[in-house]
Amino acid sequence: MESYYEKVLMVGKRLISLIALALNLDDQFFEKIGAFHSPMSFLRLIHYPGELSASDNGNFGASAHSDYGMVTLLVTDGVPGLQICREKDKHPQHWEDVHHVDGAFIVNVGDLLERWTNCLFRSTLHRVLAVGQERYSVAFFCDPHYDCVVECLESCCGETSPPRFPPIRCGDHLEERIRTSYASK
Ligand SMILES: O=C(O)CCC(=O)C(=O)O
Ligand SMILES: [Fe+2]
Repeated sequence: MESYYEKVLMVGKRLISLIALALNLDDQFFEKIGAFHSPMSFLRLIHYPGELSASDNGNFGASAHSDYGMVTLLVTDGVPGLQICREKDKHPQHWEDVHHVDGAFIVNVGDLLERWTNCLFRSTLHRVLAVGQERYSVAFFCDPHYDCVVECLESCCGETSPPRFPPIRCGDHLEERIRTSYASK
């Protein structure tokens, strides 16, 4: 498990350095601001039981949400259920199945990257339907260092697109998101 964590963290860092290049930044930008110095990244091993139960909250193994951090690298066993909504502000929402590709990660953009990029990268709204079939997944949440300050990148704002979010410390954001998601249950 530790070796998987180390390897998937390397993939996450590489992906973030490519995202930095796409944002006209130095590929080591996030490394240099200390995002990966003792990151709060973690793995979650998830088992969805095959039987539908009252706790499925209707028909959901996981109800609609976006992940809190930078990016999530997800591996599943191929059992369907995961869906995304591309245009999360549009109503009614349109949900699409995410098809399994052997040997590939599913990458979800997280809320911190949305804040950093002033919504140029939107965080992925997703959910897992309970399909009455047992399902396993492993999610790697690539989250920066607790004290890393997330503020609109210069390349993502201008006169016509001012920053939409105030700067926030990564740890404060994650704690607030965890608090509000558990308070609403
Ligand atoms: O199990 C999945 O496919 C997704 C899990 C998920 O969205 C999460 O743990 O945040
Ligand atoms: Fe998620």
